[in-house]
Amino acid sequence: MTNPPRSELSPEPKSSPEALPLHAFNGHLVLVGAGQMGGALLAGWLKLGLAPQRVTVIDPKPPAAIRAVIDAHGIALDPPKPALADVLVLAIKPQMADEVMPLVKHLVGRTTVVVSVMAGKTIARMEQVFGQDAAVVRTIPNTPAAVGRGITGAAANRHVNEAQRVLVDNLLSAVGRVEWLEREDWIDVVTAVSGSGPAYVFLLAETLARAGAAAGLPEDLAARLARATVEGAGELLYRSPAVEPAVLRQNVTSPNGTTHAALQVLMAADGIGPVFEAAVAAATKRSRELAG
Ligand SMILES: NC(=O)C1=CN([C@@H]2O[C@H](COP(=O)(O)OP(=O)(O)OC[C@H]3O[C@@H](n4cnc5c(N)ncnc54)[C@H](O)[C@@H]3O)[C@@H](O)[C@H]2O)C=CC1
Ligand SMILES: O=C(O)[C@@H]1CCC=N1
Repeated sequence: MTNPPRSELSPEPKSSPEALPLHAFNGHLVLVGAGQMGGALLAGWLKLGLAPQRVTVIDPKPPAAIRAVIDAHGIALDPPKPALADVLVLAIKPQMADEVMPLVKHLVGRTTVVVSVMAGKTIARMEQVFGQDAAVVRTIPNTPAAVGRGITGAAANRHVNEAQRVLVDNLLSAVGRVEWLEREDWIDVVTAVSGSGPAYVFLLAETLARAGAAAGLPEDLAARLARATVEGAGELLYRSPAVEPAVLRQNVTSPNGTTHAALQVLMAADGIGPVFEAAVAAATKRSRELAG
């Protein structure tokens, strides 16, 4: 049972974000909500050369770390009269959307593309607010965007033209990979799998640490072991793009060894398979509820 030889590991993601022409963007990007997700996007755009004077942020109370980025780059924050947006990114909580969207509607013109990262909020709902012919892209990123390793599912309405689609692709690719979806309704499941997914992985690190402590290790040692294991396994998966996760799993599993014993529990009929199906179903259902 062996891991892929080091020479077969990929040192880089397939597409290099450095190649994205964000420095060439000469329009106006308005970011509404610069919290976890909006802030991660903003940091990614700036890192790839988006000119700070091209950006306006609307947020009454961005977190301190993001406020520092905004101030350091001299980005306009809550100006009294922002200019019309070429790209309007909505990164507020879905529960606030109905209150906030009408307040920024005047920034949306004939050539604006509206990009939502909000869970649940449908394209139809955004068309109601911004106009039936508004160009809208509904997306769902995830928090590894903060380290340029996110993945975003995106669905566009028929008013999004090719140039807007390329621009949005570049903006989203600044923080990781992008999957364009044929069907908007897949987004609720995408939200459940990759949008919320990092939480499941962090929970795994927490749970594995607790299990190690319960089996007799000092808590801090168990926490370090679990954390390094999740970090390392993620990196191995990342750098083995041609190897299926199941093969990486089999590489750990000696016949009748310790991993085999653990996997018999985890992969039993009442193991994590059904638990994950139920979790993804619950998150999908919640995403659909947030549409309302
Ligand atoms: N956190 C995550 O893992 C992911 C979040 N999302 C979506 O991203 C959106 C934002 O979520 P987070 O960044 O986690 O939330 P957050 O709470 O970190 O950020 C929301 C931001 O909106 C700001 N805000 C509040 N009122 C506002 C107003 N009237 N105008 C402008 N900004 C206002 C807040 O000050 C805050 O900075 C949500 O719709 C969520 O569904 C999508 C994928 C993953
Ligand atoms: O929990 C949420 O609703 C947001 C959407 C995906 C991740 N966080």
